[in-house]
Amino acid sequence: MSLIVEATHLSRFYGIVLGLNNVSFTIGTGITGVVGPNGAGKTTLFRLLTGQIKPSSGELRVLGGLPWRDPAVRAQLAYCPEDEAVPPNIKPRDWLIALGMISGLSSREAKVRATAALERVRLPSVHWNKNVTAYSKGMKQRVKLAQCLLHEPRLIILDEPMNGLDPMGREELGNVLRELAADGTSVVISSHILQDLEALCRSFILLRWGRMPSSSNKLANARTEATAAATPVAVETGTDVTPPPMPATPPRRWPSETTIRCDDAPKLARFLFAQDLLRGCDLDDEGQTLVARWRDPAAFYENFHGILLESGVTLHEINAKGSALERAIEPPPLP
Ligand SMILES: Nc1ncnc2c1ncn2[C@@H]1O[C@H](COP(=O)(O)OP(=O)(O)OP(=O)(O)O)[C@@H](O)[C@H]1O
Repeated sequence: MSLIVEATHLSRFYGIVLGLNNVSFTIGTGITGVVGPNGAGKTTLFRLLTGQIKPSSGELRVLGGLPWRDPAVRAQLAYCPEDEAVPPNIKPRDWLIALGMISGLSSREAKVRATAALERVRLPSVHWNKNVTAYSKGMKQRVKLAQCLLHEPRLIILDEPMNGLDPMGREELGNVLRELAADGTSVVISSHILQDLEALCRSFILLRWGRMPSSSNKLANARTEATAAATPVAVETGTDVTPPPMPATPPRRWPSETTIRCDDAPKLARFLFAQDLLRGCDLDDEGQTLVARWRDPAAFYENFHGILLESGVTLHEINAKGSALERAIEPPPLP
């Protein structure tokens, strides 16, 4: 895996305010997630990576150079901010062509690249000549991403691109990012929707209060961690399921989402909805997997054995996705 970013003892202070404090990590090719609560330092990290600000101390190399100093490095980067970046009352293809021409492309080349970028983000061509004012949030996100792709960057940094998208929109955007990564574009993405990142990313940078909370203070390959740690209950076949551990003291924080594989996921979903346990759910096409979003996770986990027996389905596997990441960014308990 070639290294795209290398940071060693990297810090950035705003006067006496801590933005990032002594973090060391590497980012390789593929999709890397940046996870952390508000004020954790995600935007500070992105501003450093894109050369908008300089480190206060430590070392940072992006694509082998110093982004705040080297225009050749910045020319290979793209930054997709959280806020809307496309002005109202404009057609997306016109907007992209204009941006290409402002950047020095010929009109012909700008048209070719605008078309390629819109195709890349899978915005159906029937919409290309419509005004973006009439676009859905998901369509606007795609135009913003297309804007990033115009100059064919090696590294794309996306700040909360899933915000405001429905599950289908998040899945579609995730597929676009997977394709980009498969074609060699490195992607760094932040999101508060931890499950989205778990499904998408191979590696994570976990931030809290400007620091990386993992004790080793290095890039956390949390996918492996998450897969290992996010299975709170035994994997069994049949309905004879080992119950989950009893809540510890202080009361345990149960995962808000659980993936359940069984012989009849629609039947299980109907049962759980009838019990008023579900806030929402997703089903796979084969009717074998249910991703359950709990109204009150404790109500499920504390009577887990009985609920699943009563549902009448044959259980294959249960996996509490996202819980490892949720735990990783959780503040430590008070002394
Ligand atoms: N320009 C600035 N001047 C002073 N303090 C700043 C500045 N930018 C960020 N900070 C502070 O640095 C810390 C990290 O902020 P940052 O915006 O990087 O976090 P974040 O993880 O992106 O948060 P959010 O998810 O809310 O956007 C916060 O304490 C913030 O108040």
